[in-house]
This record gives sequence, C-alpha cells and structure tokens, in this order.
Amino acid sequence: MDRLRIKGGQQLKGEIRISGSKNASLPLMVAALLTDRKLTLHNVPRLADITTMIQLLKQHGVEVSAAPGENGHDRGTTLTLQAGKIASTTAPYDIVRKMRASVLVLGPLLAREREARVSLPGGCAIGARPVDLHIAGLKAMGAEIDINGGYLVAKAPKGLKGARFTFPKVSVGATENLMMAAALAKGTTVLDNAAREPEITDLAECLVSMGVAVRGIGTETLTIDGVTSLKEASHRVIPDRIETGTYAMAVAMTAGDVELVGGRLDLIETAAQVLRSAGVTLEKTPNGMRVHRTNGALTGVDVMTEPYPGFPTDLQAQMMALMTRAEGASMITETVFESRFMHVPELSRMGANVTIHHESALVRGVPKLRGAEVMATDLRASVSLAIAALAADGDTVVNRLYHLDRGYERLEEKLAACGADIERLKG
Ligand SMILES: CC(=O)N[C@H]1[C@@H](OP(=O)(O)OP(=O)(O)OC[C@H]2O[C@@H](n3ccc(=O)[nH]c3=O)[C@H](O)[C@@H]2O)O[C@H](CO)[C@@H](O)[C@@H]1O
Ligand SMILES: C=C(OP(=O)(O)O)C(=O)O
Repeated sequence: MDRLRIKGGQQLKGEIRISGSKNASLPLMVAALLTDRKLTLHNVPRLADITTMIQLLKQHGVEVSAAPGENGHDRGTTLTLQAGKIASTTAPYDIVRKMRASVLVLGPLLAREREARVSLPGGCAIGARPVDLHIAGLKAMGAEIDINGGYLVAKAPKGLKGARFTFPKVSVGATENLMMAAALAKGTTVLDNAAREPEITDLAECLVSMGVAVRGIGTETLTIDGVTSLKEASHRVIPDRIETGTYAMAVAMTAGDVELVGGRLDLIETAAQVLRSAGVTLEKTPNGMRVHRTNGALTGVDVMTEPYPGFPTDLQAQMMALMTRAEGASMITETVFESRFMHVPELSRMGANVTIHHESALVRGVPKLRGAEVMATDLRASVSLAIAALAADGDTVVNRLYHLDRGYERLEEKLAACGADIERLKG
C-alpha cells in the first residue's frame, strides 16, 4: 500500500492547477444513464473514484471512452459516455461498497428501466450515512422500494410520476438522485429544501443542456419538467472547490504564496472569509486566485460546517490541521456528519492539542508540530495530515494513501512543484 513521506518546513511558492471537481463529475457521469445519446464531459479529474464510476457504468451497459483534455495532462480528461442500452439494472456490492456516489444510479435506472437493484453504498467512514431521503423521495414519485439482502430493490411498473417533495434535511446526494429521476418522470417535480451546492448547479446545468427544463437553479426549490427523451450534450465540469480550499489551507500553513490556477474564489466564499479572519490573504487573479500569508501569525477562528453556502464539511479536517498552529484557540463544530473527527487522534500524534466535546473540537494552537507515522482514515482526514506534515519538524509518513487517491489528483506532484519536500513511497 502506498504511503506519503513529507518533510516539513518548506514554504509553498508558485502555482497549482486546480482539477475538475470529483463531486460534480460523479453525478454528471451518472446522468449518461438517462439517455441513449452521447454525453461528453470535459475537465474530469483522474481519480480512483472516477475509475470506480466508469467500472460501475460499464457494467450497466454504458460505453465509455476517455481522451486527454485540451492541454494533455494538466486539463483533465474528456469522457464520452453513451448508454445505448441498459445491460443490467443491478449495481453490485463489489463496486458500490467502494464509493458512496454509486447510489446515484438508483434514480436514473428506475426512471429509465422502471426497476433497479442497488447495493447499499459505502464511502468515507464519517457517519451512519443512511439513504432514507433518497428512498422517501423516489417513493413520493411512485416507486416501490424494499431492502433485501443488502440491496435496495426498487420498482416503478408504471414509470415515475412528477411529485412535490420536501427534504426534511438537506442532502446533496438525494437532491442529485431525485433531480435525475425527475428528468424522465411524467410531469413536473418540485424539490423543496434542496441542496444548493455548486455541484448541484453543475448537474442542473448539464440536464438543461440535455433538454430538461430545470427552474430555480442555485435556490432551495428546484422545479424539473420531465421529458420522454434527452438529447446529446457536452458539458465542462466546474473546478474542484474542495481541492481549491485544501491547497489554500496548505499554502496558509506554510506561510507561502501560490496562485491556484483555475480555482474559483466565488465557490469557496465562506471558507475564504474564515481564512481571512485567520490572517490569510486570498484574491482573485485573471487565471484563478492567489493565496498568501507572508506576514504575521495565524489567528484561531471558530468554524461551523453547514450545507452550502456554509463552511463545507469536506474542508473541516484541513481547517483543523491549519488551526493546530494558530495563535489562540479555535472551536470547530461539525454539524453535517456525526463522526467526522477521525483525524483528531492522528493530528494529536503530531503534537496537536485538540479536545472533542460532542460535535465540537477545541483546538489550542501549539508552537510546534512534530513529524510522525500517521494513518489516513478517510479522504479529507488524509489530506489534513499532509497539511499538518508540511509545517511539522522532521518527517511524517501518511499510511493508507488509497483514501487520498480517491479525491486528490497528483497531490505529491502539485505540492512538490511548489517546493514541498514530499514523495510517494510505493508498495
Ligand atoms: C460524492 C459526494 O458528492 N459526496 C459529498 C456529498 O455526500 P452525500 O451526498 O453522501 O451527503 P449528504 O448531503 O447526502 O449528507 C448530509 C447529511 O444528511 C444525512 N443523510 C443523507 C441522505 C439520506 O438519505 N439521509 C440522511 O440522513 C447524512 O448522513 C449526512 O448527515 O455531500 C457531503 C455533504 O456536503 C460531502 O461531505 C460529500 O463529499
Ligand atoms: C466524503 C467524501 O466523499 P464520499 O461522499 O464519496 O464518501 C468527500 O469527497 O469528502
């Protein structure tokens, strides 16, 4: 199993190109199941999760071809997906267990084929992560769903019907699943208290290009008029806002100065405000954004994760790593997932001073972190350890790198190009 070795103490300087968004690409790829026409996606990142999604879609009968993006290596992949015929309506355990987003095939398969069998999903171990909202929404559209042998077994013998559904809790995945199901349902679907994440907007815009009328894009009420067939479309994936925020925090940690090429400051506005309060400068540039912290210490700030436009839970671990070196204390409250503090014991091994009280973690800044052998427990936890390592004395080795490879494209290359002393240890 690959590991990452990082020797702390180097300031990050230069530029980092931001990849296409993982969490936007995955539902966009699934949208190909809605039609027998081609869907072309540009700027797809090269990540383990994308490979897993290709594997899943192929076994459903989707033909997938990948070509290098406009500028080869640096501009992601262009994926062409075509689901001429659905070969199987079963999403098997062996693939689904690797990745939570696999459950997104449920709505589209059900809408197109009137049946689907989807293994209950896996994904990062950050909480219970039930799928009750996906189920309730599809049931409101006329589906019958049972759980049998670890599978969601869904049927809609007369097809799905448009419905009004109010999410009792904001869910990114359930909003995506229902939007895609609604695209092929009979009549109009209204989704209230829908998620407003930029990845939802990206999916909505792609559905519009595919011929579906979606109103209220970017708001908490989405109205979708179902169609009988969708058309060929081409769509460019938005830049990854979580990768952008992660590198902004890494740069801040090393008191560096880096341009995040292709990064969009408007997609991380809440996190940017928090970083500014902590003493970091972020500004828009013609090619993306610049992050620097060239004078002064970091100041402890309080952070609470919330659905978009709040502070993203997917940046919580990275923010905590940054706050371990701030002057003063920082209270970090996680409201989206119930057990997303798995990085705390590992950060503590590096000398961080963090105490957990229920859903909050009190981080008292320390003058020094020390390199250690640590274990990545989930995707964002992994990268938080890498951020801590960049400012630690001596060597850190991050084990179980497969978590990181799910969501960060060539992380070690991107950081090394800015001066980090980092290497991947194979095997
Ligand atoms: C592939 C992808 O895009 N993953 C993102 C997506 O995950 P995901 O779509 O799984 O996250 P959700 O927004 O659905 O989850 C938010 C909260 O709702 C709960 N919930 C969700 C569905 C449901 O049926 N019942 C229920 O109770 C979850 O347990 C969690 O507490 O959004 C999360 C929240 O921004 C991010 O951390 C993940 O990176
Ligand atoms: C939690 C994440 O991914 P997943 O939903 O696939 O577990 C993430 O991207 O941070």
